[in-house]
Amino acid sequence: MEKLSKNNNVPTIDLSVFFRDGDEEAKKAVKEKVGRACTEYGCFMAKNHGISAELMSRAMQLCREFFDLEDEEKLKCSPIAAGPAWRIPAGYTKHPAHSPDKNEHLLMLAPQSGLNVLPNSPPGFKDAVEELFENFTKTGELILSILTDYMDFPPNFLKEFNQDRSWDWMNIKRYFPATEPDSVGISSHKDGNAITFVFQDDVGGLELLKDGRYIPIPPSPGTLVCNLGDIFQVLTNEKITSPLHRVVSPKGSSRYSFSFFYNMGGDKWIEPLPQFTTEIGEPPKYKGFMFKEYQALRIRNKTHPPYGESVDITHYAI
Ligand SMILES: O=C(O)CCC(=O)C(=O)O
Ligand SMILES: [Fe+2]
Repeated sequence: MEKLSKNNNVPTIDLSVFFRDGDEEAKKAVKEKVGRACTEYGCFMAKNHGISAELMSRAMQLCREFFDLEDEEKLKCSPIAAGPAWRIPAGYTKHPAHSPDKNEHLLMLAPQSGLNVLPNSPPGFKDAVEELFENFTKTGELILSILTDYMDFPPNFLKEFNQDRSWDWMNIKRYFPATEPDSVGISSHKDGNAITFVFQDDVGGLELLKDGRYIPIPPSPGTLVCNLGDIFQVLTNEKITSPLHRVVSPKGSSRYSFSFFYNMGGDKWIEPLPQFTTEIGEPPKYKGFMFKEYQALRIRNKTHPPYGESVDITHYAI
């Protein structure tokens, strides 16, 4: 079988075929590539994913302008309410000094939620991030449909399983320049959701653990990093594993990124599916849990002492 990528790098996959009619053979081949990347890396980079280059560069430019504002201005977007136990509150937060992670971020929920605290300045910022949010949602749906076919689920299985869009969020971040050689922008972690899309600027620093070593996920204009989260690891009983990844602090300049978290309905029960367990005689590797219960556990240790000691999916391992 042809290697997915040279040098063990995360493969880049062109999704343009899904935006035209017909060409079923080509679609099948791309689905195969996506599925293999997800099983081998838990991650791939997507080109021609349906989000316009114009929107991406406009949003990135406005994101820089937002974070360049004085703290006083940014703090006007501080979270209004503490938010529920399962979610980091919407709004602007700078990581406290004791945090190992050196970044500041603006967390955003669905535009229709009425829960966002978005700035009026720079002009156009709010419209751009709302448009980006809606676009990421569509990309999420596309990846679910690709994985449904690759995994041989009944048509629309994943779409129906993950139909509640009110739990998605987007985190817009600025990573501060490194102050010491091994400064951490975001410490090593796995994402606890279904799929994360990362759109990074040209600075670099995102790394993924593969076969015991961190490999860089280099920036590439217009490309989205698609990272599978713990939900897929549990549902597939580890046929797909969510990759450990981190961001090394940039040298000399700030780094900006958008991470969109395609989540699950909070009350959704997550457990290894029969197709990956009983039907093939494999014991389940995880106990079942409710999505919001897992999120609450993950967030608790980020906001309460002992900081940094994060609960991860091994919490439910059998
Ligand atoms: O900023 C990035 O490149 C990735 C951020 C990340 O891993 C996260 O927000 O979970
Ligand atoms: Fe992450």
